[in-house]
Amino acid sequence: MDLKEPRNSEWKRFYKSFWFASTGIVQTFKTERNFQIHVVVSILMLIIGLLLSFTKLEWVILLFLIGGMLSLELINTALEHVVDLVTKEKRPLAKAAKDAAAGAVLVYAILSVIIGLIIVYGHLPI
Ligand SMILES: Nc1ncnc2c1ncn2[C@@H]1O[C@H](COP(=O)(O)OP(=O)(O)OP(=O)(O)O)[C@@H](O)[C@H]1O
Repeated sequence: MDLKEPRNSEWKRFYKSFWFASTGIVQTFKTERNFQIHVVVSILMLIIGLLLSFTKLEWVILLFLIGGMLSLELINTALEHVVDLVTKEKRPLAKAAKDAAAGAVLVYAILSVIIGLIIVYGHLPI
């Protein structure tokens, strides 16, 4: 019994962390338009992957791109919240922080589109 208790609480902690993380994803999906767009584009790419019968490697690359994109958007949202928490006033540093985070998302998005196009192009009958 004594031995079981800590293991149970470990599972409880793990479950709680999982729940909080899921809540963060759902909340971001509900409130952030960019995140919604990324989710829709990701689903479309998964459908295209099925229709064009992507290879194993292409699936791995696609899943990396989708995971990276959504994770980056979540981090960007977290940073926006923190900046808004720190100040409601217009501050150059707040702008610099938000714009740099948005820039990170933009870089990843542009490269993802290019890689996605390269993969899809390889499946077109031309
Ligand atoms: N506290 C602030 N001080 C100075 N500039 C800010 C501040 N908050 C936001 N900005 C700037 O105003 C512009 C719009 O910011 P906003 O917070 O509305 O984000 P956004 O780009 O509309 O993204 P989202 O719609 O995802 O929230 C950005 O250039 C941002 O850097």
